[in-house]
Amino acid sequence: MIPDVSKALTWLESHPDALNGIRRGIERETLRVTPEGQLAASGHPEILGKALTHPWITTDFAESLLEFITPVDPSIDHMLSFLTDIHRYVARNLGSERMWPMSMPCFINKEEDIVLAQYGSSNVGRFKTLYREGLKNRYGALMQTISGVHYNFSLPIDFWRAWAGVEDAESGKEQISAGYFRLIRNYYRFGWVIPYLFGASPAICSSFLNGRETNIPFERDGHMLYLPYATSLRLSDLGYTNKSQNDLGITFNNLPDYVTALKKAIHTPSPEFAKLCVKVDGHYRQLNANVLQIENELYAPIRPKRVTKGDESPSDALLRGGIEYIEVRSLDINPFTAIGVNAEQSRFLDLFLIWCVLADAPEMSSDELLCTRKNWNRVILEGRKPGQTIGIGCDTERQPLAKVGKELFADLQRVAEVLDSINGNKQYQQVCTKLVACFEDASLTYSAQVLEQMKEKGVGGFGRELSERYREQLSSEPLEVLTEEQLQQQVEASIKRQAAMETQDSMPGAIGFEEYLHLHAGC
Ligand SMILES: Nc1ncnc2c1ncn2[C@@H]1O[C@H](COP(=O)(O)OP(=O)(O)OP(=O)(O)O)[C@@H](O)[C@H]1O
Ligand SMILES: N[C@@H](CCC(=O)O)C(=O)O
Ligand SMILES: N[C@@H](CS)C(=O)O
Repeated sequence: MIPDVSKALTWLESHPDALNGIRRGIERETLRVTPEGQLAASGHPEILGKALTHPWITTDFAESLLEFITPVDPSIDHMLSFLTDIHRYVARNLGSERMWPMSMPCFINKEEDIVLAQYGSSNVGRFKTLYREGLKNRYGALMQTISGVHYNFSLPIDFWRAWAGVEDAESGKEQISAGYFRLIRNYYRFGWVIPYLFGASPAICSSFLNGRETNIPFERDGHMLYLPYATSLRLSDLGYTNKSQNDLGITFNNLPDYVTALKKAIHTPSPEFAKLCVKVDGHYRQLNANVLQIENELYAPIRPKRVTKGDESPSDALLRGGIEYIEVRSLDINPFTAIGVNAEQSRFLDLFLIWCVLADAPEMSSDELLCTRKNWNRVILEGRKPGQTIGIGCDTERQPLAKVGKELFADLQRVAEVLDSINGNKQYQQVCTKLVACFEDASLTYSAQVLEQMKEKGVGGFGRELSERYREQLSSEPLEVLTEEQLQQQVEASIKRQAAMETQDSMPGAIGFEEYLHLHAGC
């Protein structure tokens, strides 16, 4: 089932320094809720600065959906301390509100209670809110209140020098992009291991269905709907996914093909979304009626990325400099930690993503990419089922999930030994030893432990208990790597930056919103 990676692993073992300088960044989302667990009706707290311009504290879809972003960091521990300091600062400044500690929302009485994130009167600010108006009208607001953790990852240039013989990032951008596309194709083939190990949404509150029909054979326990062997309903068709995007023809074989398909999707009118109209009685309902309003709307489990310059689009940034890093979007919020993610998950992802670069990855058509969804769905809905099997590509041949998992971890152990040799400790190997046990005993997985708690306390009860515990914990802990002054300074700077943008856009001769909309989302 898994490719023979022994040759590449032997190469890695003789080039340990190639892994010196991995860089990472985290994006974590969380809903602001009342002490009772209800969605907070308040706006984004002024004391947290402006969501439009704050580099670390912003909002995702809704005014109550916080998003925390860490700067790119070579140290896992420093990155997580930075993320924890952001949580500490926010927890101290939320008054009686708490942060919901799980991916799936619970007590949202009606969709109308979900207020779209507001970003002020600048063209960019209005554009971002209108994008969300479009998402609401297209997919419903409830789905957009699902929270996730995104893990951003890049390998050092020394890896690409040793592995691909490049001189530098600029001249080697084609080979580096090819390497990250290799990673992405293997991620589609084997990334189901992430929900298996770390999925943390095996159940939902019945209110989340919101009257929708589903053919998922849920079991019910009070207000809780669950599947006994589910791992991540967030990644299911009921969650933060969009089946209509399956026929966009997106492939991950090379940059020109990827960008062409993505640009086609944002320029192709959608008959379904045209029915929503773009402007009714002078009010916009979406940015445009295309299949995707903008590139962000492609809800892929992993994205090739490059930091954008100015107002260039994500795909134009990729065309300019090739792939700079990748964004893993399959992590549920980890409810067992106040910050939604832990060092064990970060170290596992490092191991897995390095393995994904090293392993052979034949090119895949969009249909072959779709085939991989069968394995993901099997793990998402019943990954912990005793004797569960995993398919081989599009073929019907299947092997025991436990066997495949253990084979994968035998390779990851070798990567761990290289990383530990660089760091002078055993941390990566300890992660391997702990996690591989999950294939022998599924009760050790996050989703099994979450379901056990939810059966005892209910989804809402478990969420309320944790949100209260983390509020106490975060509010009382001292800051570690940031200072109160730095956090306050960022708040003030964000306010100034937004004011400057709004002033600039209101100057005589500045382009109006209609023109801005045409330039950035025109058909
Ligand atoms: N070279 C890199 N290697 C690893 N991580 C990176 C690299 N460059 C940036 N990152 C991380 O990627 C993340 C970018 O998140 P940010 O929300 O700022 O951008 P985005 O994901 O493109 O925005 P959006 O969520 O609106 O699409 C940050 O956590 C940052 O630390
Ligand atoms: N909230 C989505 C991500 C939103 C976005 O596309 O950034 C998630 O659960 O991962
Ligand atoms: N972050 C999500 C919801 S706003 C998106 O970009 O589509």
